[in-house]
Amino acid sequence: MTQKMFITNAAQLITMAGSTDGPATREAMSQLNLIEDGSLFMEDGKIVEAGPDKEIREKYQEHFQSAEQIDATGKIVAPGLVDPHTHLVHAGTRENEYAMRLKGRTYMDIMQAGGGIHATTRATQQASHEQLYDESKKRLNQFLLHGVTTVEAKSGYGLTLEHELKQLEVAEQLNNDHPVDLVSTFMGAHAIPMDEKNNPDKFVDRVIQEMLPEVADKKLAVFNDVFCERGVFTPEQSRRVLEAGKEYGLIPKIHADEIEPYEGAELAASIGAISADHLLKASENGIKKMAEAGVVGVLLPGTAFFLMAEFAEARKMIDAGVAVALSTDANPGSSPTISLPFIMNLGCLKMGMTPEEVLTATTINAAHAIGCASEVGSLESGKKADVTIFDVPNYLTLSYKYGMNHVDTVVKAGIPLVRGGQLQ
Ligand SMILES: N=CN[C@@H](CCC(=O)O)C(=O)O
Ligand SMILES: [Zn+2]
Repeated sequence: MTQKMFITNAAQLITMAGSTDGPATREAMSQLNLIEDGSLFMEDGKIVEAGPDKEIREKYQEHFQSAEQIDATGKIVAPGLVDPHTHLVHAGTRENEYAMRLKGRTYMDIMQAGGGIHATTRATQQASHEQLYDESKKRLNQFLLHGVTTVEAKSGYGLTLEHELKQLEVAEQLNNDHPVDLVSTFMGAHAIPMDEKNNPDKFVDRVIQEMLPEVADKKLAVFNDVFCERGVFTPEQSRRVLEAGKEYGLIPKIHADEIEPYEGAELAASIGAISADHLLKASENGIKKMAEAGVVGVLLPGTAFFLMAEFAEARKMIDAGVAVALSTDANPGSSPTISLPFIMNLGCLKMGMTPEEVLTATTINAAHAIGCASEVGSLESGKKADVTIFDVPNYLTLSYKYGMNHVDTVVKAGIPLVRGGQLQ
């Protein structure tokens, strides 16, 4: 039997239609393709059509009796949100470091002293597959409750073949078991292990010779990421890791220019990365090169907020033609949040983005940043029926009433998983 569903009477149906072939840039980032009093008809987990309520009811009236109906009167309906940069799979928390930073210690100084990423690496190495699975599943449920239906998830807290595989296998299992879609990224080059600090190139060799082939052989990742930062991996080492990944069919991503300007944006452009992420300190030239090369800029304002750093220059990037996406960067050290709607608020209030642009940045452009725009990111015929209904009368209210969860309903592949703000 086919499964049919209508979502009717939306005060605003935000389709985001029109940017599936390539990410939205410049003015296109403001195009929501919004339908007032809109409806959506879905069948077998796919969107059949989005349009004005009256038209959809007439066109598909024969299905009305046999379909489930969700009334969205007074609410807005949007594509399920996409989070294109998370460190979802990890063990433990680091609130102790938060307290240290509040007293003046810095993120990098804590990391160099063996905390930071190293602390989460120890906890993740010690955790069993089951423990990692349970902790990560809780976070994934929270993502869903906040309207997110697709999440990118990185490894990078294993730093040995065994533990990197464990993280990626947990992500794979969650992708199979949990309704939220996960897209995996290998990030063996997330930090140089403390005991190899004096020989970083040897560790880079191991990432390339030992880890990458296994990850690729087991088909555990789509992307390959590296933390290109002074004191972590140099641009040269980063290039080696990303070039090697390409040989195995892994698409490059890069943590670029987060703490210091380090020519990460330039590297992303020259290597053909699908995205460059962070970019707080990206240079003018790097921004220009990214725009020319079509690298999506994934901005993570939760990280700047939480590290009390300067925010990335989103306005400048959009005006220069970079396709911008937004993400939580969910991780236990620099951005312990799963609230993509809060990230939208920060995009508006701290990075000069408009309410329209932040919607583009968390739907279709986020989907482009992880290579799944043909399936998700907009409410267009043939795409997955991933839909979030927010209990606000217009999209402006989403970024106006900040710091609260407005999600009413989340439909994933045609199945309602959240109703009345509660997991079903
Ligand atoms: N900057 C590098 N990696 C993560 C943080 C990881 C951590 O602190 O545990 C990030 O994207 O912010
Ligand atoms: Zn990150």
